[in-house]
Amino acid sequence: MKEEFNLPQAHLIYDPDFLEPDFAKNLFLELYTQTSWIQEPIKIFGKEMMQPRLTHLFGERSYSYSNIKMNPAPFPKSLHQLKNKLENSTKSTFNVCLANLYRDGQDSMGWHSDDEKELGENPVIASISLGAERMFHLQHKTKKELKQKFVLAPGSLLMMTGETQHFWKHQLPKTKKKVAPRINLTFRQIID
Ligand SMILES: O=C(O)CCC(=O)C(=O)O
Ligand SMILES: [Fe+2]
Repeated sequence: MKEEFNLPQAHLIYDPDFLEPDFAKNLFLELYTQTSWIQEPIKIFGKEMMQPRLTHLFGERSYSYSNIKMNPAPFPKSLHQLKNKLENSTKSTFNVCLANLYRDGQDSMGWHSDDEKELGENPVIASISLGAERMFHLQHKTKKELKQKFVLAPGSLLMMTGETQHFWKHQLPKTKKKVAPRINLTFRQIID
C-alpha cells in the first residue's frame, strides 16, 4: 500500500512494494558483487575522514556534492530497466543514479538535504532500497520539533518531491543492531 506522509512543506510518497521481491533480490546481488564500489574522503568540520559507506555513480552526467565530483559509469541493463519503470510510474525523467552501499549498521549518511543547484529548484528524488531494512529520519530545518521516522524496506520506493529539500533534511542513521548490507539507489535529474 502506498503511503503519503502528511508533513508540512514536504511531499513524500512511500511505496513498500514497488519492486517484485525476486527482482529486488537479484538486483541487490548483481549490484553488490559487480559494482566497483569506492569509499570517498569527506571533510567534516574541516577534518578529512572517509565516508561511512561505499558509493558509485551510474548515468550520463557527473555529479558533485560535498566537494566530491563523481564520474559516472553507464547504466547496466538492470538499472536501465529500473529507470524506465520509474520514469513511467512517476512521469519524471532521471539521468543519474547515485548508489550507496551500507555494509553494516556502522555505515550511515548524516543529516543533509539534496539541494545541489544542478538538481534544480524542486528536485524529484526517487529512492530505491535493496537488501537489509534500515530506518530513515526526516526533520524540518527550522521547526525542529517536526520529525518523521520510518523503515525503508527492500524493494521499496521513496519519492521526495516538491519543496521537501528546501524545508527538510534527512539521514540514514547508524544502528547498533546487527544488520546485513543495504543498497540504496537514488535516481535524480541533473540539469545543465
Ligand atoms: O540511503 C538512503 O536511503 C538515503 C540516501 C540519501 O539520502 C542520498 O543519497 O542522498
Ligand atoms: Fe539524500
